[in-house]
Amino acid sequence: MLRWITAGESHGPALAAILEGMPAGVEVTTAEVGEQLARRRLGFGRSPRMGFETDHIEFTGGVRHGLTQGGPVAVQIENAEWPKWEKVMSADPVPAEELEGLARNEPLTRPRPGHADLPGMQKYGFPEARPVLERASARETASRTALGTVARAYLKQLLGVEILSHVVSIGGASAPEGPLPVPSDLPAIDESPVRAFGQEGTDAMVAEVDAVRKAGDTVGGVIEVIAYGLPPGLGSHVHWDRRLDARLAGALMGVQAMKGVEVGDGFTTAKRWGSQAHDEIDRGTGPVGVTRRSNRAGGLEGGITNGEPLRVRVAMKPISTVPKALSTVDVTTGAPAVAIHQRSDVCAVPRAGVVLESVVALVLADAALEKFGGDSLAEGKRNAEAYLKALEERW
Ligand SMILES: Cc1cc2nc3c(=O)[nH]c(=O)nc-3n(C[C@H](O)[C@H](O)[C@H](O)COP(=O)(O)O)c2cc1C
Ligand SMILES: C=C(O[C@@H]1CC(C(=O)O)=C[C@@H](OP(=O)(O)O)[C@H]1O)C(=O)O
Repeated sequence: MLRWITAGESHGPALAAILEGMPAGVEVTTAEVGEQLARRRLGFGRSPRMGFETDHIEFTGGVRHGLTQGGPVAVQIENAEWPKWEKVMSADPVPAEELEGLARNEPLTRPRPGHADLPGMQKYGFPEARPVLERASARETASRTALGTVARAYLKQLLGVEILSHVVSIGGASAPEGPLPVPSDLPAIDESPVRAFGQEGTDAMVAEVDAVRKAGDTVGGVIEVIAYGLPPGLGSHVHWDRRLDARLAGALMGVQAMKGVEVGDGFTTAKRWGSQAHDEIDRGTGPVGVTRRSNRAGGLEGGITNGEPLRVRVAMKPISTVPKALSTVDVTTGAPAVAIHQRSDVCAVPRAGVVLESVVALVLADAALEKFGGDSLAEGKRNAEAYLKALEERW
């Protein structure tokens, strides 16, 4: 079983993360983690913070000489701004002139509709939102992205799996229809905001983000994550919590601001008649000697991978720190007020794709480990090869 856990505040000294259960012998470097973290910082509409965070990472356990050791993999990611935030985060009031343009040092008593501020204050008994937003913040997703890089490396080395994502829509603007992107279609990491969406033909979406920014507003969208190279047989139909679709949906909904998950054609399938909804099977050259005429199911039937590419779509809501401030109530006075506004993303959809890929990698790595086991990657590979050979012989 693979378990992952994260800790740390958005403006604290560092984030920490642990991945428990990873077999020994998986090759992974801090440079690979750094590449994924760099992708997560890109994207049109990102917050100013993404321009200067360096996401300096260190493996503090579980990896030696570029190989996992079988013990928990521990990662630490520094926050570049900690020396400045130390004052804001301290218990003692700090004179405003010492805050160097950071968040005001006054209590955050005007909760933002849509963020965790108000329910978090109510639940934990805090008089202001600082302790809530520090942990609710999607800064935490840097940790899951780091752990997801280890999971990706394992899946790639065990089975040759590749995971990517693309933006389907932002607000009312959609990407042009086209064939599913494959890994070789994706551009190298660069600073171009359009290319950071990971696909061509994104002008309408860029224009939407521009218009939203000019209007002092924020916007969400839909992202699709695709995993290539999965064998049939990950997950199980036998119990609700072993179904891979359920496990993916739970983990994806566990990412900040994600409000819907669709497996394959999901909601569109619900409108189709059965003859147009399923993926007919032919004898052929695909995995284990069969092919599908379509992949509407998104590679999952009965909560089990069926050998087709896995496809999941995720709906992200608009950022709740809206510059054109929303109405709220000041919890100290009860008087009407406008919600707190600090620097923030206008649209985090493109960079959220990297987080969602990482979460999918973690869930798939867990399912692969469950199926093929092994204390070392080599042992898992032997098991996977024997399973695939047996499937081929039978089919
Ligand atoms: C990559 C990413 C970046 C985000 N950036 C911001 C941001 O800059 N400002 C903000 O208010 N919310 C941002 N969010 C969303 C909030 O973290 C989220 O809405 C909040 O924690 C409340 O959780 P909920 O939306 O799931 O209810 C971001 C989410 C993701 C995935
Ligand atoms: C820091 C990250 O995203 C942050 C997510 C976030 C939120 O409220 O979720 C608010 C912003 O943080 P800050 O107020 O410090 O600028 C984003 O920048 C990150 O993704 O690394």
